[in-house]
Amino acid sequence: MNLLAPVRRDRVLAELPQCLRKEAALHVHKDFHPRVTCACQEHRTGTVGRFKISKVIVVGDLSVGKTCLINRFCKDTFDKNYKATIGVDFEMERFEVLGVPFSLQLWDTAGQERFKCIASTYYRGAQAIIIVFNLNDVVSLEHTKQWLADALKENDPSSVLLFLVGSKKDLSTPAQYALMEKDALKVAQEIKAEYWAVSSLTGENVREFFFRVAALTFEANVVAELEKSGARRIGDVIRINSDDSNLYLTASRKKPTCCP
Ligand SMILES: Nc1nc2c(ncn2[C@@H]2O[C@H](COP(=O)(O)OP(=O)(O)OP(=O)(O)O)[C@@H](O)[C@H]2O)c(=O)[nH]1
Repeated sequence: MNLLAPVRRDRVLAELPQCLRKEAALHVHKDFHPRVTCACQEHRTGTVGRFKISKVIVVGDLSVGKTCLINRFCKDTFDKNYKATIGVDFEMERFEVLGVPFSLQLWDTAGQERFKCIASTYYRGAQAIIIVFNLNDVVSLEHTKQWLADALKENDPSSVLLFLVGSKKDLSTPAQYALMEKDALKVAQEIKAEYWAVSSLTGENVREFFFRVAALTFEANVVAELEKSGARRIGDVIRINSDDSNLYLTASRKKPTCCP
């Protein structure tokens, strides 16, 4: 008996969502890697699609808008009143990527100093880290490096995907935004994160952003499954590069039938 509700029709991804800015993207390829597509077609995604739930943590200064960001995407709501997150909270989001069910567990953590030590105990095991700052507060951008350092103490820096998200875009004028974006892109490049700018009030880029998180996390999971199952057995080399070809399988001797 399947106790899970079907995936919502607006959570179905048939194509790779594109990055916001090419200068600070995890990769800029237009489509999912052909081998990932192929593995999905041939139902060779291992635990992805069956048991796998990917953990995503959302960190950043108090009141930058972490809860609102998650609520805009998961519940399509926006609360203008600030209620501090105490410790942590989480939402589950189910997607279907290339025909494969895929779930994200979105962990909303507290930005307030006094709740931080509770929140940090939930950082472990993240596959993606979303670091949020307020586009109208440069100090919150400066603090992102410390938030990242804390989150990475509990996670493997080589396998986790990083996203730097500027919030409250509706509050900046185009000129203010352009200035802040320059600084944010620099930080994103430095920490090797993908940059996004969103507004939870208007909804601008919120859906696009989470679809990108889901797609890239899914892709990384399938790559890891392929690496685990096939590659070692046949002696192929599969690597996840940290450069532009990030997440892409390289040098494979034996290719599955439908792969180019
Ligand atoms: N104008 C505008 N206000 C926003 C936006 N996102 C959040 N806010 C407001 O900013 C305040 C803080 O938002 P939260 O989402 O609670 O912030 P948080 O980062 O979760 O805060 P902590 O739980 O303390 O870590 C609230 O009053 C929100 O209404 C946005 O996109 N635009």
